[in-house]
Amino acid sequence: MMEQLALFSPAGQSKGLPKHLLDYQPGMIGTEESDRLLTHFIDNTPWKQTKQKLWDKEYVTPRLTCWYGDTEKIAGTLPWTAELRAIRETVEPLAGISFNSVLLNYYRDGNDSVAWHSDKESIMGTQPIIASVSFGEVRNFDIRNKADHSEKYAVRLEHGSFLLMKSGLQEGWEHRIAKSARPMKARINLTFRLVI
Ligand SMILES: O=C(O)CCC(=O)C(=O)O
Ligand SMILES: [Fe+2]
Repeated sequence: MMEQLALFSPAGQSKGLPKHLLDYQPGMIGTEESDRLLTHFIDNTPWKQTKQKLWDKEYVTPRLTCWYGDTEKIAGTLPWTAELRAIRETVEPLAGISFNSVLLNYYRDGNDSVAWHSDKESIMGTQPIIASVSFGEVRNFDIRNKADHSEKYAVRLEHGSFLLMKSGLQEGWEHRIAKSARPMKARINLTFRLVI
C-alpha cells in the first residue's frame, strides 16, 4: 500500500509520467457543464452489462457500457447524439485525428472497474490513438509496461478531464481502472476511437 502511494506526487499524478504515451489535461470541460453531462449520460444511455468469456468461463463485465458512432464494424452501435458530437468536436483537434465511434463506460461505484488490458483490436490498427473524457468520481488510470510490470504510473482522471492515449500506448503498455475499497460515486468515461 505504501509503495502504491509513493508513486504519486501531491497533485496525484505519477512523477515522470511518460509524455510520449499520454497527454493529460484537467478541466477540458468546465465544472457546471461536466455536472450536466454526468447526469445526462447516466440517465439517457441504454446501458448494457455484457458478458466476457475467459478460459471458458463466463463473467459479467464489472461496469455498464454502450457504443455510439457511425461505423458498422461494431454491432449495435447507436447514432451520434448532440452531446457526443459536441464532445467529439472538442477532442478531435487535441487528438489530431477524426473519430467514428465512442465507447461509453459507466462505473457505478468502487466495485466497478476495468481489468488490465490494451485496446488494440485489429479493427483499430495496432497503434490507435484514443481520446478519453471523464465525468464524475475521480478514479486512477493505471498504466504498466507489458515487458516489465514494475514500470507503472497512475493518472487521476478528474471531472471534465481529457486524456490522450497516444499511438505507442496500446502496443507496449496495458491500462486499467482498479476497484476501490473506498466508497466511490458514479463515474462516466468516454473513449473516442477510429474503427477502420
Ligand atoms: O474508464 C477509463 O478511463 C478507461 C476505459 C477503458 O480503458 C476502455 O474503455 O477501454
Ligand atoms: Fe481501454
